[in-house]
Formats: sequence, C-alpha cells, structure tokens
Amino acid sequence: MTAHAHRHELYTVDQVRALDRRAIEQLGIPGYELMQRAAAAALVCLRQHWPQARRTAVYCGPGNNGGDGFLLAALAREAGLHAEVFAPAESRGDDATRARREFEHGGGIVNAWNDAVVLPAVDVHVDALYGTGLQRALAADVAALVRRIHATGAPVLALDVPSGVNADTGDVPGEAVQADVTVTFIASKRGLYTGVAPGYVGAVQLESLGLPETLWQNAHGDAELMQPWTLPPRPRQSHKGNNGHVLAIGGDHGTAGAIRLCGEAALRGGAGLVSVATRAEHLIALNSARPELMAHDVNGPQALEALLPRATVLAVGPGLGQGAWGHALWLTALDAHLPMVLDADGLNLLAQEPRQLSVPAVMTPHPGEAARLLGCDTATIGADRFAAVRELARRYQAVVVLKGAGSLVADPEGRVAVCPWGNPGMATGGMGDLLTGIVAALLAQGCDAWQAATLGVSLHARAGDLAARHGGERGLIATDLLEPLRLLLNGRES
Ligand SMILES: NC(=O)C1=CN([C@@H]2O[C@H](COP(=O)(O)OP(=O)(O)OC[C@H]3O[C@@H](n4cnc5c(N)ncnc54)[C@H](OP(=O)(O)O)[C@@H]3O)[C@@H](O)[C@H]2O)[C@@H](O)CC1
Ligand SMILES: [K+]
Repeated sequence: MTAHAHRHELYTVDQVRALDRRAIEQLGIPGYELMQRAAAAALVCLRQHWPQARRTAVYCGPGNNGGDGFLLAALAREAGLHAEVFAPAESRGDDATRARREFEHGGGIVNAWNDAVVLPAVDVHVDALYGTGLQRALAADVAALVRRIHATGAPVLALDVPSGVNADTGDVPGEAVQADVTVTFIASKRGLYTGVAPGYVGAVQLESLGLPETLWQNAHGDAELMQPWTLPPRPRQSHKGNNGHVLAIGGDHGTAGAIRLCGEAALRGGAGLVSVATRAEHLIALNSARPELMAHDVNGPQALEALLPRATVLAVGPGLGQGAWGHALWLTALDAHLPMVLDADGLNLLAQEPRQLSVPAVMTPHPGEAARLLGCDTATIGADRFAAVRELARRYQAVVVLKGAGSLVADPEGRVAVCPWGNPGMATGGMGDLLTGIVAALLAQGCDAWQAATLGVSLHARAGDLAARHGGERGLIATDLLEPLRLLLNGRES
C-alpha cells in the first residue's frame, strides 16, 4: 500500500466506526482526544477557506458530531474569533457532554434553539448537528433551523457530514445542510460521493487526524474513488485492425440521433472501425454527417447476422425501441456471444425478458432503467445506490454502471468504483448514448469489462467537466464532449 492509498478508498459508516474503535483500542487514543483533533482540524480548515472570518455560529447536535462542534467553538474563542453556539437538544454520551462542559467552562454560552430565535449575522456557519449517526430525516424543528441558516446566505462549513445527508448511502431523506465545505474525519464516507449527496457536500476535505498509516492496514474500504488515468500511447505499428470493430445496433424510426451519437463516441473513443446497424431511412443522414461511420440498412435479424462476423464488440440499445424490430435485433445480438454494452431499450427489453448475459458485458442503466431491471421503484434505487448497483451486477453477472451524479460501477463480485466527476450540464439528451459508444470503443481496444466501464465513465464525466469549464453548464450538449474526450483519452487535457 502506498503512503496514502487509503485516501482513494471509500468506507461505510460501520467501517468508519471500526476504524474509530481501532484508533481508540489498538492505538490507545481516547475518543475525546479524537474529538479534540477533529475540532482543531476543522478550525484550521475554517481559517484556510475563510481567512477573513471573525464571527461564526456553531450548531451542535446531541451526539459526538455536536461534541466536535462544542470543541471547535471553544478553540475558535481561544483564537479570538466570536463563536456563538446553538444547541437544539441536550448532549448525549460522555464525550459530547464533556465537550459541552469544556465550552461552557471557558465562558461560552449555549443558546437553545426555537423558532423565535434570531440567528446572528456571521461570516461562517458551522454545522455540527449530525454526522455519521444520522438515522432518519431531520426533525421539523431542526429542518427549520437548516432553512434559516441557508436564508442568511452566509457560507457553511459542515463537520464530517452535512447534517441530513446519510453518510452511508448518499440519500437525503428530508432537509439537509447545503455546505460550501465539508471537512470529514479519519476516512472518506462513501455516501458523500453519490446520489443527491454531491449537491450538499460542497468541497470535501479529508482530515486523517494525525493517525498513523498502520490504522488502515487490512482495513479496506467498501468502494474506491476513481482516479484519472487513460490508455498508454499506441504502438507505432498499430493498424485499424488492432483497435477493434464496434457494431452499434439501434436507431428505430425517429431515433437516428441516439445511434449516431453512440457511433461517433465509439470513433472518438478510439475504436478502429465503427459500423452502425439501423433503419434504412437513416443511412443518408448518417453517411453525410459522419462518413467514418459505416451505416448499414438492417431490416431484421438476417441482415444483422451478416454483419456480426466482422464485429468484435456490440453496442446494443441506443434508439433501439421495444417494438418487433428492436426486439428481434436484441435477441440476435444477445445470441452472438460477443463482448457488448447494453443500454437504453437494450436494458428495458432485458427487464421484460430477464436472462443471464453470457459474454463480457457492461450494462449502463440510469436509475429508472435500474428500477425496471430490479423490479422496484426509482426511490428505492436512490435510497441505496451501492446496494442497487451490486445487486444488478450480481443478478445479471455483468459489470454495471449506475448513472446519475456520482456514477457507480460494480462487478459481479461486489467491487464498486465511484466517479467523482461530472456536472449537472450533463443531464441532457444523448449523454448516455455517448457513454455507450465510449465503453464499447474501450472494450474494442482490449480493455476488460471493468476497465472499459470505469475508464469510460471517468472519461465521459471529465470530458463533460472540461466542456463545461470552457462554455458553462447550461446549454452543454452531448457533441460538445467529443473533442475534450479525445484530448483526455490522449492525456492532453490541459
Ligand atoms: N467516534 C469517534 O471516534 C469520533 C467521532 N467523531 C464525530 O462523531 C460523529 C458521530 O457521532 P455519533 O455516533 O454520536 O452520531 P451523531 O451524528 O452525532 O448523531 C447521533 C445522535 O443523533 C440522534 N439522531 C440521529 N438521527 C437523528 C435525527 N434525524 N433526528 C434526531 N436525532 C437523531 C441519535 O439519537 P438516537 O437516534 O440514537 O436516539 C444520536 O443521539 C462523527 O460524524 C464525527 O463528527 C469525531 O469526533 C472523530 C472521532
Ligand atoms: K454535520
């Protein structure tokens, strides 16, 4: 393990608790000292981000997250800052109670919270209401406090986890603090990186609290955070036959765009050859718009079978539809036993007619498609995206990409990677079609299903970020990603 390899690992709340226990029992560092270190690290973080801040308000909950807050307020006062403390409830547990007393012994006053309280004007709010112990939606009075904090417009530093965010799943069952910065302690909690949580955490800063590297030995996380990487440069003697032949299947009446985007992304993703099997009516448009795509009129399974011998990877689903044409091509494609990416209607058909995918396969559902595949609703998917993606990978024996903010990739053995890139500008039509083409191109170039899915997701999201950096998020369209994608694929992003 390299010096900070654990920084790329994401932990469940139970695993974080086990690390806390290990620090306390095996390293002999008392829990209260960890709390003191957390408070000190949080104050450093506050001063780094807001060096001009003089007035803060700290909101302390009943548990140890609140304890962190009391000690931070005490340290802030010692450092000459003005720190007002509000506590909606009594403290529970030895460490939190001791922290509260320490703040009070230093002359600090703990203000109760009710609707009549007027929040002071401050430079920074500190959220120490709930951390990893959050069990349910915030109660109505705390939710009202959170709304009042937001209404002031002043920035928020969240301690460990923005209150109201489930640190395990990324779900927000009610109201939650919208932080500008979240300083998280000891280990990265997996829930901060996926689902709706990325909209609440702001910038996440991990503070290891001076704990030695030995703490993380044999304490593997539950998931990994994707790191930027790309394929090595091509050997000089490459020819197009070395880089695979993607056959993209789809584009029923009225959906030529989906299959064209998929095909173009496969080209920009580095596939040696890209064919498109689609409706006759789309051929002229496809050929004139992108002559590098080999477009074929495929009116049924026989015409598709004729194309299969030359293909090395299939991309099945963009604009495929669920009618007789799409269904027949889908069956033929699945029976071909070629490596494949299954998306969109390719997945909807699978939900209706479940079967094991017998080849290296990558599935790329969005939450709606994932819900259909698992026979549940999208709220259930959102409530625990980690469980959903693992169940999909296990059930279909495929590598599965669960799209949406903080895309997840899982393999059938339960390995999960989380994508920290991407932006809301990418929530537009055609983005999924691009991803399908990129992943297919990577499979065609020799990546295994896991590599193709994780690299494909990361290149797609980073291309979206690069495109948004130049032109902004609003109005970003799928084809804007093609040029940045090529730069990133070749390691020339700057
Ligand atoms: N352990 C360590 O070594 C270190 C821990 N550290 C810090 O401790 C934090 C974890 O502390 P924690 O476990 O005390 O949980 P915390 O998030 O404060 O809340 C628990 C309390 O909230 C309550 N409750 C829950 N949900 C609720 C709701 N919706 N509405 C109302 N109440 C609700 C729950 O009550 P219960 O449901 O059990 O009745 C319980 O009383 C962690 O995030 C980090 O900041 C650091 O100091 C570093 C070292
Ligand atoms: K918090």
